[in-house]
Amino acid sequence: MNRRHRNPLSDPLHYATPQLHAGPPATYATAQRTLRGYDYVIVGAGAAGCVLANQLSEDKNISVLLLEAGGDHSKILASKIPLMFPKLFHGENDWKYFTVEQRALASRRLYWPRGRMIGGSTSMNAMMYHHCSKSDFDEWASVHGCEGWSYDALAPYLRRMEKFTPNPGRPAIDSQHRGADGKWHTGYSWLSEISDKGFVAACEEVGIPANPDVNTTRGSLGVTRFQTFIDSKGQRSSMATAFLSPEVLQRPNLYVACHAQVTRVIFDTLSTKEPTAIGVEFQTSRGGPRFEVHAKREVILCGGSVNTPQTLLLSGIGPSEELADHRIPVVQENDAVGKNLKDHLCTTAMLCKAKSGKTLDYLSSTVQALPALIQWMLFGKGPLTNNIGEAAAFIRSTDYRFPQSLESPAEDNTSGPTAPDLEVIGAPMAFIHHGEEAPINGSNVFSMVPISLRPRSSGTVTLQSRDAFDPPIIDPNYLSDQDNNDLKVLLAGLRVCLKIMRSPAFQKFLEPVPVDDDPSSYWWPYSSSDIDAISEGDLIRWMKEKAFTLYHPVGTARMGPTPDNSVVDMECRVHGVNRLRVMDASIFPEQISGHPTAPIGAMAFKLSDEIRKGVAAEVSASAKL
Ligand SMILES: Cc1cc2nc3c(=O)[nH]c(=O)nc-3n(C[C@H](O)[C@H](O)[C@H](O)COP(=O)(O)OP(=O)(O)OC[C@H]3O[C@@H](n4cnc5c(N)ncnc54)[C@H](O)[C@@H]3O)c2cc1C
Repeated sequence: MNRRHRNPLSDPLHYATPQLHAGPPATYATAQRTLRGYDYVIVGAGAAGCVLANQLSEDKNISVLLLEAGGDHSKILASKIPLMFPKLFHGENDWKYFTVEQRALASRRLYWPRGRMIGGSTSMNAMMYHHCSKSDFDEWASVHGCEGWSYDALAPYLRRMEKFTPNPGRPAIDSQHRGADGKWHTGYSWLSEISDKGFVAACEEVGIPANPDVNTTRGSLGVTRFQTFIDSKGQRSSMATAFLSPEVLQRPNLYVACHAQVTRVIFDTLSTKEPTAIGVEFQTSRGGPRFEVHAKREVILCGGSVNTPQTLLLSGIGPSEELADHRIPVVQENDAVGKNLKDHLCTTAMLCKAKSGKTLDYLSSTVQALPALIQWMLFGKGPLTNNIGEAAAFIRSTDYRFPQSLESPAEDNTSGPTAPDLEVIGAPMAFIHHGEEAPINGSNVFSMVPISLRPRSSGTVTLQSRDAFDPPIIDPNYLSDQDNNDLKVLLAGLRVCLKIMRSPAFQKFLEPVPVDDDPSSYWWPYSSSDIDAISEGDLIRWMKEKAFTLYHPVGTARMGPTPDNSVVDMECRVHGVNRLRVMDASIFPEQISGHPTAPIGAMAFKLSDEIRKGVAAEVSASAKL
């Protein structure tokens, strides 16, 4: 398969086979004879898919087809300019998911953006670079039986992926933990003074120690100026820009196709005892013609925590009752598909009124943003290189006791003593409704957002219908754990924010607002007459009315040793099925205490190494025969 082609491809006739009226082939041999074939067919060009496609196609003898439901990312300005990522929300490059009504959140349906373009969610995310806590991954190995996925196993891949650019103004980075020669650019981007000298200093004033680098084995605890995946030209360094660069896209053995939405995996259930994945079926639009491709070696699902379980279910892998409800023939029963969904929930932003000119809210006006845009276009510098989530404190809720709390304190649900269960992000602008709502009366706003990092509540992704173009039913089941631990953690987060808000370092950047004790007013709780007197009930009601996702769903095809409660084994192979793997956030056995892009990339890198070693061993064995 060495024909010349130009990636990304858009016409399926150039790389796939139209489906016959008779439907997909039933055996491997027929698929091999009748369909266009590739060694590996990867479904989804997101964080994991881009890395796998790059690494597997490094071997010229291996052909790889990467199928992406969305479009080409490379011309999308809002994806390139770091500060503009919220402009991608609700647009054509977003899956625009909504959860079902959340009982604990005033029966609201929560908006879940997910990237639908090459690069997946890494082409629209907030670019916060984070290894998370060592014990998060050690727990995968020791508690969840996922041997081979501890932090020490992943760390070499974190380093191999990364090209870290040090900043002379921030020297406290230990280079032994960081990569210098990888493809993925990380470093420091534009930091606002209110975060640096206000928020970060205030956190230290209230006893949260400074942590100059949250990406070491010491873990995340402390307050940090976030490192980002933004390159030296001030542009987003996504998994697509890093791993599917123009040079990589020229490889003759790599095929990258856009607007190809995989509708199911095709199996051979006749030739072997266990079903064998032999290819995939896809469409370019709802109701459009169907196409097929053959996977000579494997299909690898990388569609993310919402779409991967949907694809598995549509392919007949999942709970038999659910499959029967949708008249989908069972290929392999597995009750864990679509279960164990865990997400990071935020209380919503606590808004503080900042002094004029101290925040980036002015950039929401096109006229006022023009000089910044020119600066970015000419020099790749300036406030547009800000990633919004520019600073954060990682803390343990169990370290705090608040006399105002009626609830008993939260129990420790962290992965270890050096791991957090709470994050407070500091952002130099009003982050309301995912950045959609402009600040009131042109105000300057600093947002503090507490996030529960280690939820006990878990939910599901289930099918709405057997049409792949119908979104699945997403029910994260927020704040549903029996002992209300998740709620208690978030309440502690809010009380910590109230302390930070009062700290002298931060106050220097803020200005007062008229006193208002009505929790439904714009500036509450910043506007309250007595912060210590704010009741638990008011905080809970306020949070339930406004809480939103921090966009980190995981676990819906989780990894584990047995099919009783997991979907894939330690080599990411779907239990009970041949030649089918999953690699994306859905395989996390448990939620990690931070931002997941770097871990997902490292996991995909590790898997690609293992696959390539397997291929090399096969080749040398057959050469000896
Ligand atoms: C708004 C936002 C902000 C975030 N901020 C951060 C951050 O600052 N730092 C951080 O570390 N993480 C952040 N994240 C999370 C991070 O981006 C995701 O966890 C990560 O990208 C998930 O990787 P993935 O490979 O599982 O899926 P994705 O990256 O979402 O990729 C899945 C890909 O598969 C494609 N696909 C799905 N179904 C099909 C199908 N049937 N056929 C073909 N293609 C398909 C999708 O279109 C997509 O391109 C953020 C996420 C969002 C949405």
